[in-house]
Amino acid sequence: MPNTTLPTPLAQPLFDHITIVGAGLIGSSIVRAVKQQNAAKHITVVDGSQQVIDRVAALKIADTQTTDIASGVRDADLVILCVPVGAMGTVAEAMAAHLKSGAIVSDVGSTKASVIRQVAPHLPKGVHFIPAHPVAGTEYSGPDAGFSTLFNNRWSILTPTDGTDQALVEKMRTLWESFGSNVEIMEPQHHDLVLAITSHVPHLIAYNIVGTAADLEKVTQSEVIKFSAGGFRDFTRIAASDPTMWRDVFLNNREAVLEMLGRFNEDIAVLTRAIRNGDGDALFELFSKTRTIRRNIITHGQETDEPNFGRRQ
Ligand SMILES: NC(=O)c1ccc[n+]([C@@H]2O[C@H](COP(=O)([O-])OP(=O)(O)OC[C@H]3O[C@@H](n4cnc5c(N)ncnc54)[C@H](O)[C@@H]3O)[C@@H](O)[C@H]2O)c1
Ligand SMILES: O=C(O)C(=O)C[C@]1(C(=O)O)C=C[C@@H](O)C=C1
Repeated sequence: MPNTTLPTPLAQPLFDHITIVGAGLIGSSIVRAVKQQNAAKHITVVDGSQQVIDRVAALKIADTQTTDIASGVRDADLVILCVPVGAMGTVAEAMAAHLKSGAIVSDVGSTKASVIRQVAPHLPKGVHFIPAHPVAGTEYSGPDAGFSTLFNNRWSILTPTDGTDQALVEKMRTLWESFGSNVEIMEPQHHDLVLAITSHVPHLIAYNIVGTAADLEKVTQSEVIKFSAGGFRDFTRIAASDPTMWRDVFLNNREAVLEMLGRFNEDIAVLTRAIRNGDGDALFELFSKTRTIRRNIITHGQETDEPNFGRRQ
């Protein structure tokens, strides 16, 4: 059975007031985890969409909710930006003048260097910026898709910039650990390179393979659906991920994705040649190596062999 039990809730709240900007899958999961783990005395949700705010109110997951960013961030000790990475700069600019001195600003963006470039210039002196990225998600979006155990047994990466108050970095580590995450500190550029190959390029491959299959003249729609029980079905799950989020990821991690795509294209050319030449040994050698990698992930990593581990479906 997958372990979806969260750590023991905090004896004392870490923050008086947390504000989450963007109450989609990730934002609403944080709201739920904060409540469940007693991480804040008060939690506010800000979202640009009135429809989302109405839904958050109906779900009763936050203490207060508003579309007005100024009043939403005014009393917060911690503000976490959970909007698509392309919207981070606009949100930072809109909230900057209303932040409390001494507040921490964080985010959950899937890319880090670009988010830091967009957000940091807007933040007033006396506000601390500690970017973050929980490496956990699903193909679903919106406030109904969130759940409190999303980050449990998953990595969360912090990418603080030089000179950040270490005590505050440790406070953010404690917050993510209270959600069950394992926390790692990384340089933003290194994060972007690692995530390009482990997350961004795999999503591009999934979008591409599903698009190619759908375009094939000879493969009728019904055949694509009928025979999608195997490997292709796993690709369709990933290819169902939010188009806005992923458009922004590729526009904001361009260099690292292009570098990894270059490597990928070289390797696929080698595989293509092996198939054309009937080089079974080359194929067998690669497939054996990748099988070992998967088995190592299961033995030492945070995965289980169960499909959809840790996800609410
Ligand atoms: N989905 C994942 O698997 C995943 C995993 C880790 C990190 N992330 C990152 O988390 C962030 C949010 O992703 P999500 O999947 O929760 O998205 P989502 O689409 O579920 O939610 C985004 C929310 O942000 C709101 N929003 C958008 N622009 C806004 C603005 N300018 N002002 C206020 N609100 C605004 C939307 O109304 C929506 O409610 C992204 O930066 C993404 O890269 C996503
Ligand atoms: O499992 C999924 O659905 C995901 O795509 C999650 C996933 C990933 O690629 O691992 C996607 C984007 C994030 O920034 C972090 C996690």
